[in-house]
Amino acid sequence: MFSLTELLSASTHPGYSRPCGFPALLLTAFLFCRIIKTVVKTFKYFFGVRFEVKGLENFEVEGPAIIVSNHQSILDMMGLMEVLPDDCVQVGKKELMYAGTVGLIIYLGGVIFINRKSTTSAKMVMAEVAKTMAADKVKVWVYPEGTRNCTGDLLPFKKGAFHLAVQAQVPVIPVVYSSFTTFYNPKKNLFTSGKIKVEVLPAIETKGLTSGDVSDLTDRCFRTMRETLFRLSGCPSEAKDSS
Ligand SMILES: CCCCCCCCCCCCCCCCC(=O)SCCNC(=O)CCNC(=O)[C@H](O)C(C)(C)COP(=O)(O)OP(=O)(O)OC[C@H]1O[C@@H](n2cnc3c(N)ncnc32)[C@H](O)[C@@H]1OP(=O)(O)O
Ligand SMILES: CCCCCCCC/C=C\CCCCCCCC(=O)OC[C@@H](O)COP(=O)(O)O
Repeated sequence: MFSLTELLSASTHPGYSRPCGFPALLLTAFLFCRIIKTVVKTFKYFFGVRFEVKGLENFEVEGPAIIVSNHQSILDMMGLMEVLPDDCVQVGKKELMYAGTVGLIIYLGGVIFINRKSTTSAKMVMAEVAKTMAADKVKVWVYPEGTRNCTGDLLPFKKGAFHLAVQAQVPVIPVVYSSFTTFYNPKKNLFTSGKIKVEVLPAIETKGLTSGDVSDLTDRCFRTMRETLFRLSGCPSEAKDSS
């Protein structure tokens, strides 16, 4: 069994896409994350974005957890840093690793890279994480939509995060960011100042659940997060389509 530290360092795991021989220990990752967090948290002042955060106490579960959140755009990286717990790593697409300096920074920041084009490989990486996250006491942040989506609604959720939670028998903590559509739309070259509401929702327990319960768990999280998204965005029943 691999420890997460090994996964984050020089993994030889066939499903793991971290380049061999490049050490990045978990503690280094957490330290790096703190530095990234401090730097990125200053960006909001330049971009005129304000954050209103509620429910941070819901992160205070005992032990590890899977955090799932909606993913609208690169602006999410600012929102991520507003609430990111210190003992948390993110799951990201492996292409980000090759994004020059940013790739190197997020690699050192402990991002677990998955190959979205290969379900088998992504599942293997996540299965290893499931086995080790309890021992390493880390939280893992996953964007269950699997891609950016700035329509004001949620895309159907992929199931990886929920399999991971059930395999590791750890709670799922949903985090919802209000829609950016009123002040940010790259297609329309719209980017003005604005407020983003963030809500950390109560943890959903997975103790005793099996792989047969993953679909229900996914649906339950999806429905809760969608309702919260509409409430935070001020459109209680229907999403606005910004396209
Ligand atoms: C100045 C400084 C500047 C620098 C600053 C830097 C700051 C930033 C630092 C932080 C960086 C953060 C990086 C964030 C990156 C964000 C992203 O990259 S998002 C994109 C990547 N993430 C994801 O894709 C995660 C979500 N996706 C999934 O979970 C998917 O399920 C999948 C694991 C990738 C598999 O994809 P796919 O095959 O398309 O998925 P499904 O349809 O869900 O599943 C098919 C099938 O397989 C079953 N299954 C899925 N996962 C598992 C599993 N782990 N174990 C067992 N089975 C699994 C699933 O149930 C389906 O089967 P079914 O029979 O249909 O149910
Ligand atoms: C014009 C607005 C610019 C705002 C800048 C905000 C602050 C940015 C902070 C750090 C910059 C580096 C971040 C690198 C991480 C990028 C994560 C990301 O958003 O990846 C996309 C990926 O998940 C899904 O990819 P696709 O949508 O499938 O392709």
